[in-house]
Amino acid sequence: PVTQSPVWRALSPQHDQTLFEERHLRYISPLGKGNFGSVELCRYDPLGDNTGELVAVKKLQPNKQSTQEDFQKEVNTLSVLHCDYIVKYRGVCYSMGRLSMSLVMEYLPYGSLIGYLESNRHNVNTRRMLLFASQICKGMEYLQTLRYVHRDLAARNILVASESLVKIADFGLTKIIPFDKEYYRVTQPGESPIFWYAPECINESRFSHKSDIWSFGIVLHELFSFCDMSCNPKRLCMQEIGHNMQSPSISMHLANILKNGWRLSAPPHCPPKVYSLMKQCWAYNFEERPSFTSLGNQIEAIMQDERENLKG
Ligand SMILES: N#CCCn1cc(-c2nc(Nc3ccc(C4CCNCC4)cc3)nc3c2CCN3)cn1
Repeated sequence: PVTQSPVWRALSPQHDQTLFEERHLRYISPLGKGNFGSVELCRYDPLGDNTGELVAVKKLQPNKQSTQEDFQKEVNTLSVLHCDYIVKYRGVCYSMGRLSMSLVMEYLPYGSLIGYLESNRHNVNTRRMLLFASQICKGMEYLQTLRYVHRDLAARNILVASESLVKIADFGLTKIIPFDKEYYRVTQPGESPIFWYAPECINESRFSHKSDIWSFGIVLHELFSFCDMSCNPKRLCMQEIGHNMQSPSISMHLANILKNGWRLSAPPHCPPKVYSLMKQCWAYNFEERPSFTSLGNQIEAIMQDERENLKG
């Protein structure tokens, strides 16, 4: 039937669930800032009776780093990802007035992992952190099957859907690895989160699944530090480098101390087996780093031990 044709669906918002009409998208409050844009809580309320659903809407904030083209790529990336551990794409909203587009996503009520762990540190135990870690691993394993490199895996970009479910978000820096290579070379690094970067990213702007593994190790460290500001990766690295550094040489100094074998120390009360996972992710030579599959299996094994210890 004509109403099922792609053109009809694209042109008639009420039939096509991926096109949101600006006039029904009611702003509620700010949710946060990601790469290239800000995220707001809105209610999509076509009936105008407050029965509409809550959605998270990301608007592009064009600046030197980000363009409409980057944002379109982020939308295209998210729209093809279907995984329980990746934030769901809902659609787009075109505002003709501003000739701009917004990305509409499912709203995750608990916010980012950072805020959640800071305000729930007393009732999040090792088992729950391992559960979150295994979910992030599964999300990254799925991303890898599609040849995507996230490039910004960090606790700030992990969202909490419920007490027992986290999802990977913010695909603003995500790149797809060309079919004939094992890595993606970035030209303009821009505002880089270098304290989450593997050495080859700092030195050669070389990004691969193995550099996402390094960042996963940093996320593990953030998780088991309850995202405590006092021991966040940037702060600990700067302490090691020395605060009196000026920006261009920070990445050079960071690359040096990593080359000399310095790594983040174990978070307080972190189980030794979990710290050993982090150290595996932080192998200087990217070929020695584990895969997300291997990490997932090791995390499940530690969870099993935790279960037995609890019974024991
Ligand atoms: N990733 C990334 C970086 C960009 N970013 C993404 C979101 C986002 N937040 C939520 N939900 C959300 C956020 C904050 C709170 C509270 C926390 C306490 N203080 C007040 C606010 C509550 C719920 N749901 C989303 C998204 C994207 C898709 N669905 C926010 N920032």
